Amino acid sequence: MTADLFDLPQARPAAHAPASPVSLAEGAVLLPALALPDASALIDAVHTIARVTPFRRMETPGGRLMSVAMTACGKYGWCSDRHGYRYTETSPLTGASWPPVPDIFAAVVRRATAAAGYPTPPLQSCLINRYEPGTRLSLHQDRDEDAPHMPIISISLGVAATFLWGGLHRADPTRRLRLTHGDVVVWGGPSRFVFHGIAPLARSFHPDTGECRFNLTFRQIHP
Ligand SMILES: O=C(O)CCC(=O)C(=O)O
Ligand SMILES: [Fe+2]
Repeated sequence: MTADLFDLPQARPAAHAPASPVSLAEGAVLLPALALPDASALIDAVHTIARVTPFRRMETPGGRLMSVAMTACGKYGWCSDRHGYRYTETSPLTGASWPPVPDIFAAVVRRATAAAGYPTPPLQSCLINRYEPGTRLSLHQDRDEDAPHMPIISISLGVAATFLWGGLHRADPTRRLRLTHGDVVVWGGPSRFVFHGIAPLARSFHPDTGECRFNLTFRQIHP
């Protein structure tokens, strides 16, 4: 008989234990609550950016209005209009350069890429999405960038959402994953072009964002 079993340290209560990374596919990982310690600072920075270059709903090339409102920071901001999807160096709304990527964004991205086993991409672009109840992002690939070797880093803030995670073909089956406040998803390598989206946001309340969800996505645009 050994006492070893009884000498093991007590397991920490689940609420305080750091949740382990969840592999979604080769090259793709969900890092639960990785951004939680910085969530308030991230949200403050989102509001600062939105005061400079406000959230707006853009038109798709097909002439439909996107339900999600967007803004951006970094050297390049993603834009959509009748002429297509592209990255611009100035905001079409203000005519000025996009605001710089705040240091707190860069710090969280560094932690996320390290945890996911990727190098940190140069932070050329951050797209900021604002979801209100009922808004959604239909299944799509992120393919407007010229640097496919770099992963996408996505930070969720506020109201929880259902992330649709598919495969490399539109018709592949999709998994539904709940993304909550502070969760980070990183996808690159063989998963860089996986189809993904956000199901219509359920009406709910988060103390830091009200009925909204914010999502930050970081991408390298040019090699
Ligand atoms: O909101 C999200 O979690 C995903 C955002 C996204 O896929 C995009 O902006 O391209
Ligand atoms: Fe996307």
